[in-house]
Amino acid sequence: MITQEQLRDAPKVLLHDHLDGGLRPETVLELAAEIGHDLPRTDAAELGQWFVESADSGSLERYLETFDHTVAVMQNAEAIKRVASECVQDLAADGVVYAEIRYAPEQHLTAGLSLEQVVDAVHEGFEHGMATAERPIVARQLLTAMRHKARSMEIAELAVTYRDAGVVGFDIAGAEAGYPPTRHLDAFEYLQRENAHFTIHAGEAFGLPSIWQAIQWCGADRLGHGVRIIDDITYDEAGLDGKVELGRLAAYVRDRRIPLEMCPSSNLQTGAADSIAEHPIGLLAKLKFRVTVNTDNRLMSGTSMSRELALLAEAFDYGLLDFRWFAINAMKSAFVPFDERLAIIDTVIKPWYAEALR
Ligand SMILES: O=c1[nH]cnc2c1ncn2[C@@H]1O[C@H](CO)[C@@H](O)[C@H]1O
Ligand SMILES: [Zn+2]
Repeated sequence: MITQEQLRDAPKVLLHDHLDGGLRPETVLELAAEIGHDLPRTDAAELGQWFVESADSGSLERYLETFDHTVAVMQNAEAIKRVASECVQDLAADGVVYAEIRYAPEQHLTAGLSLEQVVDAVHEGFEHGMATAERPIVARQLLTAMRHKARSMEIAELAVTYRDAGVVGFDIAGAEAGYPPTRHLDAFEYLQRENAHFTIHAGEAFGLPSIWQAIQWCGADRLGHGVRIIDDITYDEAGLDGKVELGRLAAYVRDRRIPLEMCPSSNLQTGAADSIAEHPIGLLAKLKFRVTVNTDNRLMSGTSMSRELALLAEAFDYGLLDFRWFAINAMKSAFVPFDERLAIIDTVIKPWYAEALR
């Protein structure tokens, strides 16, 4: 059995975590007080509980409504810097050694900041967080465009402008049904011409067509969630040990080693999965898809990387070898340059596991 300490100490790699979904409840309270924003609760513990319960809605659309409050308190540079720094500190304290943290710059302009000022504020916050964290961590930004809005090209350009200043990729997020990735095809084509990296939230609240578009039309390097790829896999009800057949799309995703950024707890809340034990990650990992484990929104799910791993360990009987596989899968799939990925695998992840597995 793995202990809580081991779970926390194990070097973890996080590719899918929203900056505006990971604030400390106390920080939300303090920032809201500074700007006179009304919150549904006035006590930190109760507010944390409120976020989890409200996000526990069974629908992605209602889950996303809770972000109104976190986005509202992240409208000035000081607030954004603080949130960014605390995010990195919290991840490091949980044993995350490499993190790509995403947010939508276009959502932080209501008090007059420019897109560039938002990215700069996050950058400063991350630098501060890395310098003050209790353990070493590398934190990088992904810039998200909201899929129901029309600023994706602008945000893609912003990501390219800042590619050597802490931004390693691009993403689209928000309600999936009704807003297919091809709506933003110009942005994705631009990024490909620029040799830039991007991931797309797909196959979370909508099925295979969304995943197919993200990969075959848009050219996504990775899939945010991608849980519905399970719909292209046939397996007998007897469970994971029986005969399994992959459809063309599922086979493509596995053959090309397209990383799946899976977020188990978040999926339970939005209704994308019924329980951890029934979550497609079990079968997908078994079939050796390029599976990674992520938090999505730590505040809304009341979770952390070590908690997600603990839940999976309980449901699927995972141990250190599985966690090592998840960490290496994720590090291989990161958007930082290959030599930087390799350095973290060889000098941080592998040595820790070698020692722990002795
Ligand atoms: O799981 C998700 N699916 C789709 N969109 C999401 C998810 N989590 C957060 N966001 C959206 O991404 C924005 C930028 O971080 C958030 O404000 C939220 O609206
Ligand atoms: Zn997400």
